[in-house]
Amino acid sequence: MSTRIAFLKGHGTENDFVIVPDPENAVDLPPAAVAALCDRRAGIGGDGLLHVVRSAAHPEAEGMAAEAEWFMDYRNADGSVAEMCGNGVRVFAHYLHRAGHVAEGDITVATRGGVKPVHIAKDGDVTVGMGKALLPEGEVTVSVGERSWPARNVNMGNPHAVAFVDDLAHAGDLFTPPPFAPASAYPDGVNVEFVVDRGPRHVALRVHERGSGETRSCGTGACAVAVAAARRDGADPTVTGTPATYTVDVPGGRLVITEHADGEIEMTGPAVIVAEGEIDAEWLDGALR
Ligand SMILES: N[C@@H](CCC[C@H](N)C(=O)O)C(=O)O
Repeated sequence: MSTRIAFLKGHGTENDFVIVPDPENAVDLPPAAVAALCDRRAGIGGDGLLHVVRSAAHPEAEGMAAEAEWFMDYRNADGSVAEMCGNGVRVFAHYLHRAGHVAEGDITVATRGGVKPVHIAKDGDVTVGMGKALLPEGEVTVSVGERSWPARNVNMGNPHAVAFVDDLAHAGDLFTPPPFAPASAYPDGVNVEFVVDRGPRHVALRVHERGSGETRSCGTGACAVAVAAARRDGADPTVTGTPATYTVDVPGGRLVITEHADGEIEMTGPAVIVAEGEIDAEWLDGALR
């Protein structure tokens, strides 16, 4: 009889994840296994994978164990590792609560981008302290077909290029990563957001994610967009002392982002678990051959 590995499927504003609870870090998840699990036809399907591990049991997180019991070992759909996933943290926290590992209210989650404070509200929404945005200097351009736009370089732990466009349809089918220049701006690749205005402090985006393709939401991307929009609108809470809140519509729902006077960014949105089951380890072994 083959060993079975537990999994759940969840999403945050339709940024969807395969969740693999593995407190003692006993499940081997090389990139090919992650890609097989995230495959939408031959696997379970997801934009990424959330490997749920006790911080003390993971070499990349043991240094954070005193501050956060649980480590979000996040992977993109192609098996690559990313520094941070904003929607992933909300879904991760929701899973921890559903599994009885944490109570409602304030918790912390260890990520490759550091320890994140999280608030699990009674209404099911989850708020994540995303840290501060870095805004590297320098011109960046992104293009799709014949069109190109200047983009704002925003780092939310992971890299983003934010382009304000006239029409989200101008982003095209996003089947391939939008080219950017200069190459030196993003040596490890980039997540690209295309943004239009919807109203005062209200924008909408489409995103092409590094390692996942076009997704229906990106939490770090929504934060990058909120900061880029605020600077474009002449709002810098770290200068004025007045927090700036932006509503960011994504194809899969809505996120609310506040940048505070100290530069700390909070993101609020839903988190949903839709299914749980077992992965056949024999199938997974076969997918690796
Ligand atoms: N969907 C995520 C971002 C996931 C990581 C990204 N694809 C990268 O490679 O940086 C989010 O909600 O932030």
